[in-house]
Amino acid sequence: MRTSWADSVSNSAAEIAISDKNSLPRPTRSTYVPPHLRSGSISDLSGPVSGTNGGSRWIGSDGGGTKPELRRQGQGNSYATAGRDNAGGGGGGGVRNNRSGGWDRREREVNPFGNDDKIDDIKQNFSEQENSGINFDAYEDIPVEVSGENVPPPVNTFAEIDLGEILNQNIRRCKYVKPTPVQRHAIPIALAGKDLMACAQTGSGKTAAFCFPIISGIMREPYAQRTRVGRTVYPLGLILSPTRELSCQIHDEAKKFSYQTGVKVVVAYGGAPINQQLRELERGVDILVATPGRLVDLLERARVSLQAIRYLALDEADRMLDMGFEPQIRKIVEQMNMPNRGVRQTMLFSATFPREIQRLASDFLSNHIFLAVGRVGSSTDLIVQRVEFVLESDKRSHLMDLLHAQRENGNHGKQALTLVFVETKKGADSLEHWLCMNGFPSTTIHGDRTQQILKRVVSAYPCPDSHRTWVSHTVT
Ligand SMILES: Nc1ncnc2c1ncn2[C@@H]1O[C@H](COP(=O)(O)OP(=O)(O)OP(=O)(O)O)[C@@H](O)[C@H]1O
Repeated sequence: MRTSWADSVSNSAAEIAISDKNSLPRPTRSTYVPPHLRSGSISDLSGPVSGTNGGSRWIGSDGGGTKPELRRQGQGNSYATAGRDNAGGGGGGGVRNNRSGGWDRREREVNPFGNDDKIDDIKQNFSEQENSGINFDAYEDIPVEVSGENVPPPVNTFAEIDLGEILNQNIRRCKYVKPTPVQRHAIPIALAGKDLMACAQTGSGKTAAFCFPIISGIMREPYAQRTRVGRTVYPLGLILSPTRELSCQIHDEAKKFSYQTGVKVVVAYGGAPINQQLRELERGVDILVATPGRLVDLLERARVSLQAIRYLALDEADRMLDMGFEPQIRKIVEQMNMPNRGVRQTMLFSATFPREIQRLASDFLSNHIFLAVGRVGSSTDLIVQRVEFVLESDKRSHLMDLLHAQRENGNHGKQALTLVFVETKKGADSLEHWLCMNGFPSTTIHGDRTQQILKRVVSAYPCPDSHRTWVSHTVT
């Protein structure tokens, strides 16, 4: 049985999972820092350290020479690793770094929790729904199907999963009390090093289900070092997602989960200038969250290499195929030097399981476990769907009736929020104007709005006094 990455690389630095046919210079033993020296600073390291790049934690020369030089991040901070069993149950949580670990010394890691950082102050008796609106009661009866060889048992609490103290603190900071069904099953499977095909609806907590094992795996790898050759970076984990919105959402969550772990997460997506993303990548990346098109661009510019990838997660794979990304995904996974399946660990998440996804699963996964949470392809039971046929000429007055009814009735004591989909951008702008004129503050989401405005609109959504109605011309 294949075990975790941590286990598979534990014997030798030379076993770092970079395929032989590829030319990435291998880390040499001389940069390995034995546990008793790990609390020292970078300057304590002996071996091939030839400078600290102006205070940066990259080790090696500045790459100004003609020959690209392997730059590697030293692990000059405390980095305790401990064995663990493969079912994700026992063993000690590895700690990759101390508080500043993994970050450029000039850069302070921004606290993604804002002022809500003090875990001591976090009351453990808050309502479970406070954070997310997840209704855990509704999850109790949810059907779960799991198949495959040696399936690790699900867990009921986060405490049963050996994620290490720092990750556990971040879980508490996120105010997650207990794992959602997909997390209960998927996290032990992934921590056991197994490939996973998971079918789960959107909003079911998938992000944590694949992020926790990836972050924890990277933290546990004694030889996993952040690598850069010239201007090419070599992430260890790759998360592919269909849209910039979802990528940003995953990035935001992953930054919370990886806070103070030393694991650095960077996002790259299309529809935004590439330069800022390039600069961010150059500062170092352990986990790259990316949309397929932008990643292909970065690979073709040789700014990212996939040779060192140990963990690959595809989120909303069915949506990526619906959006026509299959050629890019296949190029990324099959033609760009990524370690083969069975060498890397792959997790494929999809709400539906049509033939195209089954094909992708059989091409990308190795001896995988299949997990289905809820009825695959169905909409959630928490949403009531009602179809009403309305004449074109009556649409606006009908919408107005619905909005008035909603305003009067409220929604479980709260003012309701509304999302209206229309066919065109022009139609969205026109409806927004009309709604505002009629006393319903609204805003639009469509491709002509800049990323910055969209982000403002999206973050304003839960705010009670801002726009109550969104008008969108596409489902994103
Ligand atoms: N165990 C948990 N306890 C409480 N809240 C949680 C838990 N897991 C996830 N959440 C929250 O639930 C919400 C939905 O989770 P998440 O975004 O991971 O779902 P998802 O399935 O990835 O959805 P999407 O398909 O939109 O990415 C988020 O606000 C997240 O912070």
